[in-house]
Amino acid sequence: MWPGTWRKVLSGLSPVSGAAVRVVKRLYCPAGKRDTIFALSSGHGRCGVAVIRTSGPASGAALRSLTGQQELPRPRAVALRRIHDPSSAETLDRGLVIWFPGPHSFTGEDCSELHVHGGPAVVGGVLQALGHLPGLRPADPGEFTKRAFQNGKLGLTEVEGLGDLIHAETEAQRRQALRQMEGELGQLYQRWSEELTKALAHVEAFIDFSEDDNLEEGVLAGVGAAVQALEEEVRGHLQDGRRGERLRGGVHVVIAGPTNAGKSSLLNLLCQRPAAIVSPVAGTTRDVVESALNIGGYPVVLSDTAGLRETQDAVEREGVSRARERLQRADVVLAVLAAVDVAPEPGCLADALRAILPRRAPCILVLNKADLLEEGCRGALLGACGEGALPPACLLSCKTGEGVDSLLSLLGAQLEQMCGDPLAGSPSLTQARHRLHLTSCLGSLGRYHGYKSLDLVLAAEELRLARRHLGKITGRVSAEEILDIVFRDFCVGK
Ligand SMILES: Nc1nc2c(ncn2[C@@H]2O[C@H](COP(=O)(O)OP(=O)(O)OP(=O)(O)O)[C@@H](O)[C@H]2O)c(=O)[nH]1
Ligand SMILES: [K+]
Ligand SMILES: [Mg+2]
Repeated sequence: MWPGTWRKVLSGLSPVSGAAVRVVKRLYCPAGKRDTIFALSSGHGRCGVAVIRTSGPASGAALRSLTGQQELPRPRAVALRRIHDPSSAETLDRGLVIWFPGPHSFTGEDCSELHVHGGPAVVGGVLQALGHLPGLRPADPGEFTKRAFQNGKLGLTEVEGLGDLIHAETEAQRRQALRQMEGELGQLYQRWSEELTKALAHVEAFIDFSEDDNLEEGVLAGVGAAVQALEEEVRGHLQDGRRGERLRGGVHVVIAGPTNAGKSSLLNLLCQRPAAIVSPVAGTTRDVVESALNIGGYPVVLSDTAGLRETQDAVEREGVSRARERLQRADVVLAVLAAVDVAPEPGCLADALRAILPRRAPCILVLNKADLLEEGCRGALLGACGEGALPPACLLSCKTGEGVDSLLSLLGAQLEQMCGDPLAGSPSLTQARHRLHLTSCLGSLGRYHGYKSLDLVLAAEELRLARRHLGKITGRVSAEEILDIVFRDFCVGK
């Protein structure tokens, strides 16, 4: 229990910062006994209803104090209550309260929820009242989820899925995040981990008992085959064109081409606002101008870049070098040419394209300013685009809007191919962190084969290491630094 003394001591040291109070409360908290945390879990700012949550052993007492009723509501049922500030007995609001006794709660601890009116004064009053109760302190970012993880309610990949779900901005991102939160990715890694455990058990049995005759023939051959199958599965999972990571972080689409082709006009057309300066002066754009878009449910980070040309102007040269650097990292390039400037010959188009593309990046050829083309040229130009090994192309006019639909459908098809359907097939890995540990896991599996005929003990150790790398993804291997990386991105109240 909290003696009232620490508060008395602190109240003599005015003004007391929230951080100081928190530090003292932490220091005072006896080892193994958890404080109860609280936070506004709905968004900040004026809203219809705000949800305030608590989690920890003092949740029930806090609910009793704030509602002024000894009896707690029925578990997990909504009850209408007056909510008071226990220190002044003033009514703060009338709202809905829910009591979630542990372990059947989000965090696994005793939890409560207060659904109050979303005005800043009401929310501020309730938070202040909670802060005055013994044993309660404001939650750190991600702390509710961290407790859920620590109490075995969620695996680490589920936690990451939950974080992604909160940040999801497009449908495809939401589908992928929900799938991960519901545990499919974690289950896949868990299955691999169990296969490794089995293989390891067999190798250890062989080490210990191979002298005895009662060990089955071919134990090691079986392990070798199992390890090889697992290697293939992990390798296939890694060779997914980074689809899950792309979908999570957004596909980088870069608009590039010679000066005055209409690149900035295209950016503005696609993001439907004047994000970049458009002018008839060649060399207008220098900095990379970015805009986030949702195209057909897929998240896109669209960048406009400086027109590619030789120049004496030092500032423009820097712009061109930034454009080239951005092109190197592009997932998809929209190569923009002014249709009137390119002759309808595949050779000419291919040369113009080579001047833009640094490598064989996925590309869509955009022939802009179609409104300036004479009727007769269109067919010839499009015909030329269909020949040779040119990327898919479309005619466009940023001025009239002609051709936007066909550009969007070409781009949509490209995005779908890159990100895939997040609900189809086996779940994708979504984070660089997963890739890192899976690559290390694969390295250990490879070394197992190397060691198995030389030193079985070392070979077994590699299997143990491989399993450990998988454990780092699912959180079965607990290491504070992994937790910190995962929970860092969470908001307060989650
Ligand atoms: N007729 C016509 N003019 C266009 C079209 N698209 C762009 N323009 C004009 O072409 C000029 C250059 O457009 P920008 O969008 O600034 O071209 P840019 O490729 O970004 O140019 P830099 O940034 O200088 O490399 C402007 O005067 C635009 O109004 C189009 O489809 N038709
Ligand atoms: K321009
Ligand atoms: Mg521009």
